Amino acid sequence: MMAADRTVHAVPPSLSAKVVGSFAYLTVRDRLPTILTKVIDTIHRNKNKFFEEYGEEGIRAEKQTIGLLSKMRNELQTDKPVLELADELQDTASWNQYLQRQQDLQGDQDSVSWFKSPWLYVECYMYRRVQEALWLNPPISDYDVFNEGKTQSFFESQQAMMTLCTYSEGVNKNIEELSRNQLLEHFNKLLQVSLWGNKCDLSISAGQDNSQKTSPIDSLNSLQPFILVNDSNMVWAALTAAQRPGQTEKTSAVRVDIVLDNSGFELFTDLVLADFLVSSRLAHEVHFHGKCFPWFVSDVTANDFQWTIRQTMAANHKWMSKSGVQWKSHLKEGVWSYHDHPFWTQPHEFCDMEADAPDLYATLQGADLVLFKGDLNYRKLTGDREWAHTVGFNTALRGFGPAPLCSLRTLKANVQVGLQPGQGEALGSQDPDWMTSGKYAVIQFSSAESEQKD
Ligand SMILES: O=P(O)(O)OC[C@@]1(O)O[C@H](CO)[C@@H](O)[C@@H]1O
Ligand SMILES: [Mn+2]
Repeated sequence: MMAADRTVHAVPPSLSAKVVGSFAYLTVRDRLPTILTKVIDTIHRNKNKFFEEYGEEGIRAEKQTIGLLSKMRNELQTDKPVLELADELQDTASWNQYLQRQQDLQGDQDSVSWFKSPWLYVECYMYRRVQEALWLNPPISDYDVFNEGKTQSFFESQQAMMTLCTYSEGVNKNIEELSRNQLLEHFNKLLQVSLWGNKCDLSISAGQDNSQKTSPIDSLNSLQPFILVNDSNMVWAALTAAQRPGQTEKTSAVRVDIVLDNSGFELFTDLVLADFLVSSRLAHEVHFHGKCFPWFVSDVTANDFQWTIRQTMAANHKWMSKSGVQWKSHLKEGVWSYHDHPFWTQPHEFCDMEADAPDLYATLQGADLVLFKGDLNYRKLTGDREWAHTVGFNTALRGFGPAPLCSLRTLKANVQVGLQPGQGEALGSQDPDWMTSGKYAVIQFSSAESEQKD
């Protein structure tokens, strides 16, 4: 057992575009305007569709929405103050309170603005302002500006999906006879397939296609060296510990929550993993957590979740359509359930959840294991701050721990903790953009018991 780290870690500053040349700076200066321009183009390209569907009202809405988004793009590019939201959505007050919180933190000498304030805040704010522009312009308020990219990612990953479903069929066929070790082997493979599914995210690529073209199973061995932290054994231990009745006062129903990230191929890998957890009886319930409006270009909404299952059921591939039917049945039986709390589309660091969304925190406390997918969730778990790489994951979580949790993340932002001494430096010397290329990944676990391990 490592000696407990009793160092008191000062909380470092938030990553911010105020650091010229930093990844946050390049994202706010280049990538966010590119994403906004693509959103404007998408809305403009659908002008005729809006006219057919809504007549002149649709044309007016298209024009007004583009006007609001162009105004925001100008505010962003000229570092104007961040503005209060003017819509009447359920989370508007919470967003405007958060703006005030940022202003209080920053002091009055500077307004909260795109290049001066925390990157996590302004990037989340941008996606919420897109929602405001649409909400202010019915009848296109519920138009998903990212839908084309998400569906394209699904259609362009068909081969990989068929491979996965064929693998699943092979596992499920004799799952009753599988030994513990065989179950563990399949668990590790599907956990890593879900991990690498996170490479397929349209925000980092600013919408450029990055669907899964190679076999997700065959490539696992060659990807092993790129997993910088691999706590799979602790994840397995948390899952199997929850199996043994009598160990805790809980009933024997094991529940795994998956905080989803991207739609398309990544969501598909999460559904395959969740199906295995249930068919192997490692879990009896899986709760999925998605976004309540279109977010970070490719994140999963309820429409994406249902659409993906429908598409899989309709696939012209025996094992793929069989998987889709099975998944539909899990939802119907309540073995799987889908949730979309507003907190997931707010800018908060997760250490704020217990105070700012106590209902969600309490929900997660009912899980035996919570899997957090992707980079943005990792940034929120660690507060998107300038931690030293050797600071422990539990330290960076700053008390966030509703249940045993694991981040499955490919690195796409320059925050990474829990590394060995010298590991970050070595990576930096061989691969200058190791933290943002999506080439490297972590399977990083934390539970209350591992508090002393930092
Ligand atoms: O959460 P995901 O989908 O894995 O990645 C989100 C992301 O693409 O968006 C930001 C860059 O714009 C970064 O946090 C990260 O690169
Ligand atoms: Mn995402």
